[in-house]
Amino acid sequence: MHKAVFFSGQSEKVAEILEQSMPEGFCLEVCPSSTSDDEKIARIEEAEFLILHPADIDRNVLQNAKKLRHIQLLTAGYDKVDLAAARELGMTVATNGGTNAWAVAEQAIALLLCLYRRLVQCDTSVRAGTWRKPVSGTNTFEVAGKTIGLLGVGNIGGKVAQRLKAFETRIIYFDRFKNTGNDFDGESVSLERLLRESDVLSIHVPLTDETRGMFGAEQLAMMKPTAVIINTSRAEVFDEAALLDALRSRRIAGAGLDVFHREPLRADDGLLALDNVVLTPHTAGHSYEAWFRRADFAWQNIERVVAGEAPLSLAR
Ligand SMILES: O=CC(=O)O
Repeated sequence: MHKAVFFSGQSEKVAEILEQSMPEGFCLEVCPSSTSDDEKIARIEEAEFLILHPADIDRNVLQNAKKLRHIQLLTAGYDKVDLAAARELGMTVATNGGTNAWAVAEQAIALLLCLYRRLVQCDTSVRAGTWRKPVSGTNTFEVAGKTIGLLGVGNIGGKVAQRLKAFETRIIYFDRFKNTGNDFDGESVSLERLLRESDVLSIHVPLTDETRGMFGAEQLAMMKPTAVIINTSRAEVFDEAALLDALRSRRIAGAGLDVFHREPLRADDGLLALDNVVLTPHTAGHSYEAWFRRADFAWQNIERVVAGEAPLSLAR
């Protein structure tokens, strides 16, 4: 029997889905991710496989996991996993293989539509009995005809491109890895052109040493004043103060954000005072359907390791 442990910050339903799709020959222990390091160490002492959501684990825990062979993330991001420690200890680490890409792509587009159509203000005005105020009809916009700039066109960015094409848009993208697994109609451009030409800049890169702080005041200054930013990736791709300043001063028109430098967002965060942002609580990757895909992918990858094959979608 191969033992797997799931450190879960999710609902019991997620653990149930993982248990239901578990192949024969495995046993699964579920443990809250909020538990202490000592408790985590005790739980993974005998485990060969570790499944994580959220993807957050450090050296102190890993170095005590003597039998651990593979860490399977249910997330796309891997920025809070100590990859160097895992590598040194001979453990592989794999992401969710794009299994939540449908959910994230849909939420990126939902955030954009919400901003352009001012849906939050519309809902508030109906409930408050002010009818259309402050939505005037000249401060709502169409996606049609706009240039969509994608930073990253992997599993998620590619799906955003495919879907937004149907909105009669022009797609441009910048991707260092030219990882165009999804077939879509778009033009590869330099980072500078991406910033200068995009009406909508949507971020779909993992947080790595290369992408951290990629956009500061200098980059934001290159953008059109009518441009909006959609971020369902990681907040740290932006310099926090520079983004807040660009939004506050209307240097750019708005942002739809699912990710923040501090989560949960603090009650005094400057973003909360702005009316040109739509904010969601890091839920873009979540959907009922995606949990089943993630669970199936996780077990298939774990079975590959048992069979002596390399796992797919390694974090790099
Ligand atoms: O943030 C969510 C993920 O990385 O999947």
